[in-house]
Amino acid sequence: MSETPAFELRRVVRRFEQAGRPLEVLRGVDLIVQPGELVALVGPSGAGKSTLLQIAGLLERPTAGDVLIGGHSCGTMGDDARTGMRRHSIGFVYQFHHLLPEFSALENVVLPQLIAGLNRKEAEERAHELLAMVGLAEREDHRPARLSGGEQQRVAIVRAMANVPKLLLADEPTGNLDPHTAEDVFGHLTRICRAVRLGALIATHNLELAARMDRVLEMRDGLVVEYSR
Ligand SMILES: Nc1ncnc2c1ncn2[C@@H]1O[C@H](COP(=O)(O)OP(=O)(O)OP(=O)(O)O)[C@@H](O)[C@H]1O
Repeated sequence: MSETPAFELRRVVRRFEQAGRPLEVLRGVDLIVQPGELVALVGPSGAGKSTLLQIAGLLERPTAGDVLIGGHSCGTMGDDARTGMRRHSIGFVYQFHHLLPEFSALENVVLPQLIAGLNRKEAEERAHELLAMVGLAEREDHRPARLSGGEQQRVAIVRAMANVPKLLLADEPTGNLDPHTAEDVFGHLTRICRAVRLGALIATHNLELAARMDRVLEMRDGLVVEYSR
């Protein structure tokens, strides 16, 4: 029996209105990410990568089409159900870490778990474990300001995984880092996704890093196609 995909887009359309004229950014996108599969999304600025991630992350609704997370159709869900699905099943990593500055690295990884209803002891155990996986066991009591840019982003990555999501979405996760640090952070991101068999969709302008993923997709003319040089 084949495995349920981590995530699926079915014929997703997203239309905006710009200067009174319709702009179709996504024109019927089909996309499947399997559990443990790392997929890069590339394409020129304005091609629609962020729009696609917003829809995939249930932050926006498509004009038409459906999003399935772990086999569950989200198209007809109400807002509360979508929020619940987002909280429990999707992890987000952005270009900027968005860590809470007044909390330690550990607390930043514990908090989303408490919000999702886990007890503090379990949440702390998981946070210790995750931070150790990205080499930050010794730094977990530090506030973000005392961490380097790469370390901050490593905390953001494991925070996104704290609630054992089915899908990780990342929008330019290394866009704010120098090439060496970007490489290091990307290494941590891919290694930990593979270790926990988490499906990931990562939008990036960095083709060198994208090429290390299992698949590279390109946004072209409102559709997603296999990337070819
Ligand atoms: N809320 C909105 N209203 C109108 N147009 C929008 C809106 N959001 C995005 N767009 C348009 O949709 C297109 C795709 O934008 P999007 O941000 O998804 O591209 P992108 O590929 O992520 O670009 P970048 O690589 O620069 O982040 C752009 O032409 C943008 O102007």
